[in-house]
Amino acid sequence: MSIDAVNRISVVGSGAMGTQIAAVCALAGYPVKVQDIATESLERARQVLTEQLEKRVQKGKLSREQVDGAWSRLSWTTDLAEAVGDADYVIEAIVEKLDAKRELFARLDELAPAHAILATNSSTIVSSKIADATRRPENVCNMHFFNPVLVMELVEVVMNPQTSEDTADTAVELCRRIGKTPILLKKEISGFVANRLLMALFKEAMYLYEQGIAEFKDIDLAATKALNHPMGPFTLMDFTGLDVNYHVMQQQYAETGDPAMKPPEILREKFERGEFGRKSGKGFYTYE
Ligand SMILES: NC(=O)c1ccc[n+]([C@@H]2O[C@H](COP(=O)([O-])OP(=O)(O)OC[C@H]3O[C@@H](n4cnc5c(N)ncnc54)[C@H](O)[C@@H]3O)[C@@H](O)[C@H]2O)c1
Repeated sequence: MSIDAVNRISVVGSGAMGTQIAAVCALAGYPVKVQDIATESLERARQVLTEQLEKRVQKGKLSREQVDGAWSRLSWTTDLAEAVGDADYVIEAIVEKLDAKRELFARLDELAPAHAILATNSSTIVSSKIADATRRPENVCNMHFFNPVLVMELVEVVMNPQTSEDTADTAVELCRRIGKTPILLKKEISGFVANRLLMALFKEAMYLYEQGIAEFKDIDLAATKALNHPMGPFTLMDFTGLDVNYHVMQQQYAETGDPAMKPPEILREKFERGEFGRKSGKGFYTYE
């Protein structure tokens, strides 16, 4: 299916990601139906999105007309058949659980038109683990947005071995039409590209620190003052949560069995001591 045949988009899951994915699609002019199993989640999504879009109007990043237009194109429901029955493109952003996603994709396959592309926003589950729950694996791919979607420009489109060129082209083109910058991964790999680069930086930073080569604050300075990164790796790990980073590395290690992917000792110790970074008051740095 070509991008010009994409007229209606559905987003399944109205959490942090789904809500903003729906918003960027609606802001770009697409009618978007948002579905969630929980009414409370849909209510909260509308409330949070109202605040987020208002802030962007106040900052001058969006005009009142753009925001009003987006709201007029957004609709919300708990009924999956109603949400995807006439969709050309479905983006799934539900809980990060393989079983739940497989079950959902089997239902999407029954309910959505045969030509519809079914994309998953999963950050860790590659679409080949889900595509075989449908009878259209060639129409299935990953479409990995970054949080917060209204702000972050990159989207990773990842092909599974059965994804058709057509599907990949349309997914990439859709990213452009909604104002994002796509990159195409022609093969699946755990962590995709951006998070693998980040994890490699984190691991090297922790290696240098563990070896006693330099203090962590100085390693942060190397990243900010020589590489022009907005934040050093230790500051960023504290910010995103050492527990989150530990789990990501553990999962990549479990998935690949590659010893190079094993979480560094210093990270394991901090995780076990409950030093999760900014949110717990202490990580590599100490917070008031
Ligand atoms: N949060 C992030 O930073 C981030 C970044 C990139 C990708 N992702 C991925 O996006 C997806 C969603 O993450 P999130 O942070 O928005 O989660 P979230 O917990 O904020 O929202 C998940 C929503 O899915 C709903 N849901 C659960 N099962 C459902 C089902 N069967 N049908 C319909 N709705 C269902 C829940 O009610 C909830 O509203 C995950 O796959 C995650 O890996 C998250």
